[in-house]
Amino acid sequence: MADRCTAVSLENASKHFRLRHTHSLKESVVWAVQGRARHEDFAALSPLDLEIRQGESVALLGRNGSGKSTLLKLVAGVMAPDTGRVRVRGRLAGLLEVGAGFHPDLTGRENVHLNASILGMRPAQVAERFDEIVDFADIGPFLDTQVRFYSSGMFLRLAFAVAVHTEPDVFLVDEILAVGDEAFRDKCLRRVEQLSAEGRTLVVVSHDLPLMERLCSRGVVLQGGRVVADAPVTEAVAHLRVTL
Ligand SMILES: Nc1ncnc2c1ncn2[C@@H]1O[C@H](COP(=O)(O)OP(=O)(O)OP(=O)(O)O)[C@@H](O)[C@H]1O
Repeated sequence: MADRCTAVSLENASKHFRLRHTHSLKESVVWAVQGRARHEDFAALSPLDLEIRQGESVALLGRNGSGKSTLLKLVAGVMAPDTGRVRVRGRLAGLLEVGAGFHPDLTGRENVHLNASILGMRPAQVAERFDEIVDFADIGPFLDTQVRFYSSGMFLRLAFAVAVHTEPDVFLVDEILAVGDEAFRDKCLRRVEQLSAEGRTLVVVSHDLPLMERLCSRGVVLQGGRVVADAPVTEAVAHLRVTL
């Protein structure tokens, strides 16, 4: 039951995808004549309940295809659940896909303004924090280049810099830090730890188990779209290692 201290709650939330077996009209007709199903419904997430309290740092763990990113996308609101509901209290920010929310024809500078306002910052706040964001991103002269010419690491730098400066209540991170170089990755991790120390809620997806143990206190293990363990992170990681 969600209460005042709940940051994220999923109640009976599920997500199905339709897997198509045919890719052309001709194939569809042939399969229909043969009486074969042209698609099947596949449960990426079976109905699940999950409550994350304010200030918790939660690792979503599991093998490839277990449903971690789908769950994170439901929390982020970029995907709607097929059943149930998902609620988030407070300001949400994070990184699910490198470059998502950036407009390719705009420069880095323009995208900082665009992205920060999408994430709920007022223009005066953006102006106040602009130099700090740019310092954090550290992309030098590329700030005034259209982001279509950015490398994936540069996208990450700018997107992460904006996201962490929006003072999110709930911060979501998918495997994404993988594309940054080592120095930037360390800087991001320190920043994520700082957000957590400030009492903000973290939900992180990664296969880097030592990193999950460093960043998170709770681990939720998914298997075939179901939660199979929800425990202190070291126990959850141990559970996952046995099943890998
Ligand atoms: N848009 C989609 N359409 C069809 N199937 C999808 C879609 N998105 C995800 N899936 C499927 O749902 C399942 C769960 O995917 P998800 O990306 O959530 O897994 P994951 O645990 O994050 O995996 P990984 O560790 O490989 O990133 C996978 O089988 C995937 O193929």
